[in-house]
Formats: sequence, structure tokens, C-alpha cells
Amino acid sequence: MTWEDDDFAPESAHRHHTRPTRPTYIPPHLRTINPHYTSPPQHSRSPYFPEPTPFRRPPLLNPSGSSSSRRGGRWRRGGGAPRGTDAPRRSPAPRFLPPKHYPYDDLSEKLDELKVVEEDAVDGASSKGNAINFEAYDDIPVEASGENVPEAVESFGEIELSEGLKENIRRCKYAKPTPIQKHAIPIAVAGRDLMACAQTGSGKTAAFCFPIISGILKNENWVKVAGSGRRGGTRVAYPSALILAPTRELSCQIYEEARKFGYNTGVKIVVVYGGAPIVQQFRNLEKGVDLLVATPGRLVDMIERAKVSLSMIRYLAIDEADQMLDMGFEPQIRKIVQQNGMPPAGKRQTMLFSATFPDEIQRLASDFLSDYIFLTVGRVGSSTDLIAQRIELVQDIDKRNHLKNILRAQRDNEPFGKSSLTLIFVETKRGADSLKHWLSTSGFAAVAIHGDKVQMEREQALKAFKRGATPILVATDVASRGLDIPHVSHVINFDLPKDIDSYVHRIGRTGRAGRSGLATAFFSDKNMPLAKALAELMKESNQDVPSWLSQYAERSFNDVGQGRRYGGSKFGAHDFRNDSYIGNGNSDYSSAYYGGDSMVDSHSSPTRVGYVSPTFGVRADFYGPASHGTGFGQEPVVAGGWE
Ligand SMILES: Nc1ncnc2c1ncn2[C@@H]1O[C@H](COP(=O)(O)OP(=O)(O)OP(=O)(O)O)[C@@H](O)[C@H]1O
Repeated sequence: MTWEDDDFAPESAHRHHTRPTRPTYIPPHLRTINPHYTSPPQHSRSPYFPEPTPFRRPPLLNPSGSSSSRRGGRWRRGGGAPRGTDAPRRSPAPRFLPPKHYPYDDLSEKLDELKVVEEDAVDGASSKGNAINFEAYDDIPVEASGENVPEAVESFGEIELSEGLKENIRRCKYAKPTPIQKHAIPIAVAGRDLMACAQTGSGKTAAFCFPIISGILKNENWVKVAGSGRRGGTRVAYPSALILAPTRELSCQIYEEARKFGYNTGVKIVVVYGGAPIVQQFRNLEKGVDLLVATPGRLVDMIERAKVSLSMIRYLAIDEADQMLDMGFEPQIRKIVQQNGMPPAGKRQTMLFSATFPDEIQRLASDFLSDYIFLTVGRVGSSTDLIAQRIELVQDIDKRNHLKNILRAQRDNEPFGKSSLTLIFVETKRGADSLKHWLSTSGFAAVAIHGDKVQMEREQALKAFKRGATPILVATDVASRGLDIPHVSHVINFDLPKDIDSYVHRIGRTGRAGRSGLATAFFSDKNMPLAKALAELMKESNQDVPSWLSQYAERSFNDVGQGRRYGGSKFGAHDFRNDSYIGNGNSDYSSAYYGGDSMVDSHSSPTRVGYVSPTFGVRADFYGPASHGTGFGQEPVVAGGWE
């Protein structure tokens, strides 16, 4: 079984992480409400990103369990277990009580906020365009380390991209680069290897596609040699660029995006992924391919059948790179990158992207890179501040009713006839089918997607969801990464994942590209070990942490230690190379800037000073037609919303 065929159940390789001390980054739109933030705001808060309304409902636990989200940041080691009746009575334990009263009014408030955001025009931009709200932040933490880091740019015009690509960027209505694009594209265009981290929905796909497509176009002679040829009677594809992604759906999405960017340029783009008829994919390859997008399992299959050769690869991009190198899939990636004739690091250009990048994975990944630059835009492993997060204490037995009530409240609150989309994550494939069935019989049109579904079913489910025909999608983690579905306004973690990175990616299916989003999680006693990481993440994202969660966080830390399996903080991940350099006198690495305060490590010299300014926010267009349609003779793309 290949890994794109399976759901992701991160049972292994969870490791210990330490969290560097950094001043808390407060986005401008929240600064006025943070009592600890001293610098004055640089500009008035954007009307399009209103302050999250604090959730006023008291937590569903006994009143003795009070703690402040702002005060709950100190974790003590040691101590006894709170679970079960044998727990030592050191302090009053927060008790799970069945929810008596659901905070639906809060939910309505949040959804109201979202609607305001969605309805307002941004800078007079067309509701159909990909208008970016550049006032969403005026600064964002950026860290770039490595030697001779190329300068960031403020506009696409400043970057040496091929003309055909620039034309397509205009067609896509990408008026300005997003922060990750401002930094990553110049680095990549300069031919440097790159390990890049940026928050979910912040435009990483274009950040690796643009340099690759431009590079292919600039090296047309190379392209002529690549493409396809014959070996021993069979036709072999010789792509010059390879993009690897973990799931079939994400591969297809990247392919569609790349096709938009490569439109009318002559760059041949092909996708291969498991579950779809291989013969058709052979045929596509035989027509020649410059840029191949692939899932690892199907690609290995193609290589073994001598349908693809990697010997001409010049550009390699791995999306969701941390996941691609975690969970036992590393051998498959090594096989592709190191054992099948691909030019070695240094002879090819390698770019790794993700929103989360733990040190251990960085260490593994560095095998594939040469003299690379480590770039983080936004806090690594952090969720975007555009997502309002709610954590509710709900026991397993109560979850379905609780969900039904939330969905009902949401539906009652829909003013436009067409519902916004709700993505519900569950733990197991069977759980997904069962919940989908129950929702359908309870009057909520739902579809399910998971690794046991045949590809056709997966595609149909996703399509129905995107169109809004079935506005609820119940999914396992197979849908947690990368998928860009613009109208997802609410992500519900019916079952919380076991590690915090999965949570970050799951909730990142909303609040994308500058839009606001809402993420609700049902926290049951099973999730106790995730409490600490969850509370920290919420604090990092300027969310109000329920006092009961802060209490659990302290307890789970004491009981479970920092086991990575259940979270283990990865926040503030940084170039792991700095760890080894600190103290040995090497000063080549590291610069880090958070909000207004530069934090230059005394052991290192800065390679870049300043903020990304301005940054990024797309005018949300909930109920409009496809906002990503290219309008130049292509099928609507995957990211097209209501197709
Ligand atoms: N410069 C830009 N201007 C306008 N829209 C953009 C720009 N760059 C990207 N987008 C849009 O932003 C959305 C999110 O981009 P993308 O899917 O690449 O995010 P991501 O960072 O890869 O997210 P994830 O971490 O979830 O994979 C897409 O709909 C994309 O079309």
C-alpha cells in the first residue's frame, strides 16, 4: 500500500522539541486587545479582519478550574496523573461535565463576523478577483538564514520571471506577491536550494511553481533534451522538474495551479497519482513532460516500469515536506531522490515547503539540500491569526448531538440560501462513513472522503463539496493538508488529531489567502495529552484559551511530559543549523524578526533586516462565482470554489 492510499495515522517519529523564547508576535489587528503589547499599532486595524469576539460562555467544567490564558504559560514538571480516581489530590481537578448549554450564540457571532468580512469589498476590488487585502498585517515575522540570502522583493515585476509566466500571473489576478512569495521566489530564481515554512493558505504553491516554470522556460534547450525519448523500445519521459505531494488530491490541485501558471507557454505539465488508471497516465507522459507532479507511490511505480527517468531533473520541489519525510515514508522519498538516477543535491535545485517543519525533519531533509536557505514567514507550526479557534469540552457520547446543534445554528444563520462549507475531521475511515451517514439521515447533506474510498468516489465527494452541492465534508486526515477550497468557512475537529501539527494543517483548510475562518474542536478526555500544545498554539495565535484548557495543559504536561505523539510543542521552529552553530563561533546563520522587535541572536549575524510589508489578504467572496477562474480558455481550476 502506498502512503497516498492510506489515511495518515502518525503513530511514530514524534519527537521532543524545545521552544525558543521569542517575543510574542501580535498582528496589528489584534494589538489593541493585547495588554502585553506595548508598541503602538502602525495603522488602524483593518475593517476586514475584525477583532475576534472573545468567547464569553463559561467553560463546561466546575468553577474551581479557573485559570487565565495569559497567565497559564508556565508549565511544571512532575506531578501525578489527573485521570481516574487514583489521581493524587494536589489541586482541584477540572472535571468533565456533560455540556448543558451550548454556546450557539457565540457561534452565530463568529459566523456573523465572517459574513461581514466576506461581504465587504477590499480596496474597491472586484468581488470576483483575487484581490489581496494588504492591510491585513503590516508586519509578519520573517526568518531567513543561510549564506548570501537574496533580497526579498515587493512586486512580481522586480523578479526575473519569464514573460509568459508574468502574463499568466496577471491573468490569475495575483496583483502582488504574498509574503512567502516575496522572499522565496527571489531565492529560488537565484538558483538556491530552499527549505521554506509559511502558514497554511499563504501561497506556497506559487512560490515553488513560479521559479520552476520560469526556469524551464529560460532553459529551453534543456527542455528539448528532456521531455521524452526512447529507451529499449519503450518511450520514457524525462521531466526536467518534479513536484512531489503527499496525496492524490493535493497533486491534482498543484497540477491545476501549475497549468494555470504555465498556460500558453509551451511548458508540458503532467500529473501522476495512485488510484487512477495508469495507462492514461502513461499516454500523457508519452506526449512529453517538462514538469511532472506526482505522488510518491505512483511515481516509484512509473520509474520501475521504465516510464519515467529522473536523470534530467533540474528542479525538485517537495510540498508538505515534513509529512513526506515523516511517518515512515522517508524510504520512498529517498528512493525517488537518491536511488533512481536523479542528479545529486548541488546539481539540481531542491525546494522543500511546508507550514510545519520540526527539527528532526529538517535534519533529515538537509540530506537532500545543498547550501540551502532556511526561510520562515510567519511562525512555523503556528496557525494563522485569521482563524478564530474554539475549543469545546465535549465527551464522545455527546459529540453527535453537539455537532447537530452547531450545524443547525449555522444553517439557521445562513442568509444567502447557499450554505458556506463545513469540513469535519474524524479519526477513522469507518468513523467518517458512519458520521456522514448519520448526518445525512439527520437532514444535513454530507459526503465523506478517506483512504478506503476509490479514487472516483474521492473526486466526486470533493467536487460536490467544492460546488456547495453537499456543503458538509466528513474527512480523515487525507484531506488535512494542502487542499485549497476557498469557501470553507468552518472546520470542525469532531475528533482531535493526536499531534498538534495535524491540527494546524486541518484548521488551515479555512482562513486561507487572507480570508477569515472558524475552527471548532471537540475536546474529550482522550485528548488530554494534546492540551498543552493546543493551549500554546492558541496563545501564539492570539486566541483566548479557555481556563479549563489551561488547567488541563498544565496537568497533561506534568503527566505526559512532552511526548511528541500527543503534540509536543514545535512552535517557533527555526533553522536547526543554528543549534549546532551557536556556541562554536560560527556567525553565518540566522536572522529573526518578530513584530517590531528584531531578535538577533548574539551568536549570529543577521542576513536580513526588516519586515514583510505589506502582507496578504484576499477579499473573501463566499457566494460569488469561481474567483480563481483564469478566464483564458481553461477548465475551472480545482481552487475555483463554486464551479
Ligand atoms: N499572490 C497572490 N495573490 C492572490 N492570491 C494568491 C496569491 N498567491 C496565492 N494565492 C491564492 O491563495 C490561496 C492559497 O494558496 P496555496 O494553496 O498555495 O497556499 P499554501 O500556503 O500552499 O497552503 P497549505 O499550507 O494549506 O498547503 C490559493 O487560492 C491561491 O490561488
